[in-house]
Amino acid sequence: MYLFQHSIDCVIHFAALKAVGESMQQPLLYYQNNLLGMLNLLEVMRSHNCYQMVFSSSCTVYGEPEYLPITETHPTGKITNVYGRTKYFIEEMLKDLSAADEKWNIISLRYFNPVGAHPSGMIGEDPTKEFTNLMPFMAQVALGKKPVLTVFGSDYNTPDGTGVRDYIHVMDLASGHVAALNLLSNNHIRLKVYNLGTGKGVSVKELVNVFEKVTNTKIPLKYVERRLGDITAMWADATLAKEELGWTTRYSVEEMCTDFWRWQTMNPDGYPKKSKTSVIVNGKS
Ligand SMILES: O=c1ccn([C@@H]2O[C@H](COP(=O)(O)OP(=O)(O)O[C@H]3O[C@H](CO)[C@H](O)[C@H](O)[C@H]3O)[C@@H](O)[C@H]2O)c(=O)[nH]1
Repeated sequence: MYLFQHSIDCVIHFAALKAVGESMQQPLLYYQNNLLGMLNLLEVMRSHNCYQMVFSSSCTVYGEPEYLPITETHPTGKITNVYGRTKYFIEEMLKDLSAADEKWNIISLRYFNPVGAHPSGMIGEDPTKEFTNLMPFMAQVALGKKPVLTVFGSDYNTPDGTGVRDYIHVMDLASGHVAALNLLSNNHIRLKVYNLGTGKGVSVKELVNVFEKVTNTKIPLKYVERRLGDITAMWADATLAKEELGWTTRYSVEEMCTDFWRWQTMNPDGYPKKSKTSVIVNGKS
């Protein structure tokens, strides 16, 4: 309907399910939502003559890294979870599509580990289901809503034994999308992939230390076995995004923690739940 009313130049496709554990228990839900959703969207775009897209992909397409930092030319596809496979299958689909029809102009952005919130404290992550990601869980512990942060593995081959990831502030992620849109609007590239990461690996322990320092809280830790399917360490080589998108990250790990904490303390229960509209008739509700 809206496509008839407005001329759409480009679609940014964010809509997907993304819980690794859930994807293993309900694979059909993930294939249905992520793959069929993408197929339907591409069909609708084509039928309305819109051939430009920015797609939210993930560093999960790389699987266990063969080398670090990871460049975009690192092999993809050796993935151990269903969620990651949906991202990988979509990337393959986009390759076939852009090879078959030169009208397509697509950028796939491989996010590393997005964290943080809008610096205003008014926009942040409000998961509707039980969540398992490190920063939101840690913030719940700091708020006293969970008793302890479980650290999955302390025997990894990393400097302090805990898993290492490339955490990226959501504001930097957002500016990566603006840069991608700019590139698409001025160039016909058919299909390109870019890593969006800081290029810096941070361990679980390091992130906890920074979080405690900037929020002036204490996070009780409990070390347990490694989590099934977790990789040891992963961080990006984001040189290509710098050279071709003119994009670099600006936010530090301290700011990621500060901004997430601001959002969390201003909205301890997430976004205000919608209240039922009350109708007032003659002064009575
Ligand atoms: O309670 C927790 C949660 C996490 N971790 C550790 O913290 C690190 C980060 O874990 P996350 O769950 O926050 O994120 P992942 O690295 O598992 O990220 C995966 O899930 C994300 C989706 O939420 C992205 O899709 C990403 O690409 C994909 O690799 C890992 O070493 C993990 O073992 C803990 O020690 N305790």
